[in-house]
Amino acid sequence: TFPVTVSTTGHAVPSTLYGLMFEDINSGDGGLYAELIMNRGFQQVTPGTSAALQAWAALGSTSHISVVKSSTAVSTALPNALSLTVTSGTTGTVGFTNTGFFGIPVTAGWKYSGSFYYRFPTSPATQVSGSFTVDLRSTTGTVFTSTTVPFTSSAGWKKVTFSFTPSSTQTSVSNLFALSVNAATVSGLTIEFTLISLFPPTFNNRANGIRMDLSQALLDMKPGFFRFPGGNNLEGQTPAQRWAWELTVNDVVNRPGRLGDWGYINTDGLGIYEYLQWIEDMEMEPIMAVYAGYSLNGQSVASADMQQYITEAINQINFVIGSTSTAQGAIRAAMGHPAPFTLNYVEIGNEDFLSQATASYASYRWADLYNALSAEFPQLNFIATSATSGFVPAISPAPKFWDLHIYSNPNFFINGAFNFDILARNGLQFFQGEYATTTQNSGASLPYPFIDGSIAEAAYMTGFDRNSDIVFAASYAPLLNHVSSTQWTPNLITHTPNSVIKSTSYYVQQLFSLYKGDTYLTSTTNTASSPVQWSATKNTAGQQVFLKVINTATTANTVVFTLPFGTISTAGTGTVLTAASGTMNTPASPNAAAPKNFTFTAGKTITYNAPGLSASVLIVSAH
Ligand SMILES: [NH3+][C@H]1C[C@H](O)[C@@H](O)[C@@H]1CO
Repeated sequence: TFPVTVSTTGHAVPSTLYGLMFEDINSGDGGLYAELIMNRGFQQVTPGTSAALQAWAALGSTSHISVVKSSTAVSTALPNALSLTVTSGTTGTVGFTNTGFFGIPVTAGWKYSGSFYYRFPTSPATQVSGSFTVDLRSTTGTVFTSTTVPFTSSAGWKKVTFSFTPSSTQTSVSNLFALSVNAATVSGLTIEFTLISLFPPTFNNRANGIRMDLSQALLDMKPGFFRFPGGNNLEGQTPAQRWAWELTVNDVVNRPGRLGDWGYINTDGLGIYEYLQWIEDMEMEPIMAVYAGYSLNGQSVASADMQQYITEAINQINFVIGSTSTAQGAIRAAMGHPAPFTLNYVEIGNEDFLSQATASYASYRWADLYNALSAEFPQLNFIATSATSGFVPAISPAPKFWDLHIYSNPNFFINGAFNFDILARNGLQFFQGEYATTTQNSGASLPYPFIDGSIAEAAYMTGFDRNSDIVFAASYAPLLNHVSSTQWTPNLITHTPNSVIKSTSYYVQQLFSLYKGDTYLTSTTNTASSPVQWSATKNTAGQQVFLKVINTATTANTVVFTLPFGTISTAGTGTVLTAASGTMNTPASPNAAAPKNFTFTAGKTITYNAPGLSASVLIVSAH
């Protein structure tokens, strides 16, 4: 039995203590970003190759399609187009289909909003007109919803929009988007298409927006912050391939996209504006990274060449908070958000403790950017990335905020619950920007989080609660993966085109985030070797006390809390996540482990029997 006396003293818990880390890994396109058409603009592909046609296929044997470099591009950002050539005399229907991002959800009642650009590269002597048909269909050709779009063959690119609403929901996501035309009406002609786009309804009904079900799953965690755009995906394989904010703004027809750092092309349809608007809609605050001159091929920008990147970072920040009299603030206003976005934290680089990054970060990259940015924006907090893997920054000027990353096994997290207790209170604030149990203690990899690792993470997180006077933010990473396109496991949330699988670690993150309170209450100290860790916080306004109990043993353990409050309700409610060792939530068993609510008798003394491998919160009204 573990006797725990809770005191009335403690310290404030920052609103940013628990949040989300995101980059386009495993699924920005095809995941958070709601665009349903894969390879919609043929960005960054080589015309004439089969790869250029990724996700596209001819409709029937008489349709001839290829990706071409358009003789007149729709924009400088999008030089390529899909070319449909209709041989003279062809009869019947011609056109092409798209598989979506490994599937397309067909949901009754959803108004799908689509658009595309088309042109006739060679305008015929006698103008022709007719209509394209666009539809959603099964892979076997059953049409679920469709509409038509008129066309004329006059010269030049034309943008058309359309919408349709299925009347029934398909359980299968093996569906196609199709664009077709009666061959006879365009016999002997070639038609080019690009930026072929289809959106479902989006979170907060934003154009070019974010997927609703994933937004809801994240909203249900009440996350305090959102770190973006990376992570590795900030850095590029080379400086020229870095994530550059300016290539991700304005209309998507002006966004070239880039080869992301996880092996696939990013459309950058989810650009800096869409990130910031969604972060605001989700009532989070951004922790925004700026490129700091190090790329993943090990190349650091030379000291003499840093000015370009300093200017780019200043411009990126002005896009977020600059007045509309700045060129960058004016772009933000023109996109629909004249007021500045909320911004308190800017991270300079990512993982600059890796290989060659350390030397250049410590000798000039950190100082160059920190000095320039803090002079330009004295109100902002600048976060350094760990230029050593320890807890003590080895860079100057001494950073006030410090991003640590740790991926390890359950034992590390169980034994690390007190890693922050021993750190000096010298003004340095820590951001545990990335952490996860990524292997079993045996070293075996994890396709999904498992209960043993999630409960280990929970033990470590009691350290974040207890040390939230120096830990201002913490986020599990990576956040998402598409079940059909995964570059890293495990991930907090796995999704298919139409379903969300919450991992055991999701529920641990949710429990700590929902019940972080605004004040940590000092309680009986514990040791790292204990199988049980606890944390007491309170919500002052709500007069609620949250008692978290983490039991990393496979057998039950009892905790006896003694509360210091004069008024305590006699009935408490609680939530517990527990499962047999090895349990994972997967697409095949999405609810193998789910939190269960319970009630308990509360009072000055509360006895709780924590199941083996469990994370619990006991909620009691008290003041
Ligand atoms: N290697 C991890 C560290 C880096 O910052 C992320 O992009 C990767 C996955 O979370």
